[in-house]
Amino acid sequence: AGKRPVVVFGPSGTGKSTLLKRLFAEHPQEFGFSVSNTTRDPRAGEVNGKDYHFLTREQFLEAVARKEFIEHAEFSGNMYGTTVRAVKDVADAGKTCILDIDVQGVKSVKDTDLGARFVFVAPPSEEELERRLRSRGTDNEASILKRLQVAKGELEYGNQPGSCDIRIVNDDVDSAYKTLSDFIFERADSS
Ligand SMILES: Nc1ncnc2c1ncn2[C@@H]1O[C@H](COP(=O)(O)OP(=O)(O)OP(=O)(O)O)[C@@H](O)[C@H]1O
Repeated sequence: AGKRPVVVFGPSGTGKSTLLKRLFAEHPQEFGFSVSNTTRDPRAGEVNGKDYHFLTREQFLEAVARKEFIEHAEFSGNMYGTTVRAVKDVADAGKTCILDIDVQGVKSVKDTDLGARFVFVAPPSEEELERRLRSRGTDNEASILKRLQVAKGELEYGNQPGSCDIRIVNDDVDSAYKTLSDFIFERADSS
């Protein structure tokens, strides 16, 4: 694989984590996730620069102002985010960085010099997406409805021509995985 980052996006419940877990399991040395930044306190055993880059709120906000972030958000009083630098660090370590981010993040990666490739993972249908979110059993009703609502925007964006380099319908997981790994390793397109 080249060292260009690969951005994977698509509605929640579409199977991104499932596919990426398999990719990491089959190729543990070739891929990496970027190290996130956070303003929360380190937990016991967490190493700065490895688990997270731990920043003060002031440092974090300065980096935001310098437009160093691809995406950032606040959860329960702490800020979290991914910087362009953190993605480049993965390539500098000789690995392909995989980014699993939302559409806002996708747009923002497109405004950087990262040279990323974009994979849109689509559900076979909106009904199947809802079924997967329910059967996953990780979300309450309100969260499922919220994810389905956000999904509409993600589907609309991902289906626009030019939004991604490849669109993978995650119907059968084995064939979706094969399409994904063929794309990532730049094997000849069989379609
Ligand atoms: N091809 C498939 N066929 C049937 N079920 C699938 C398939 N791929 C994934 N699933 C199931 O669908 C559910 C959602 O998958 P997963 O958690 O990987 O989605 P995700 O896109 O990573 O969601 P999120 O963005 O919320 O993390 C899981 O229960 C998973 O086992």
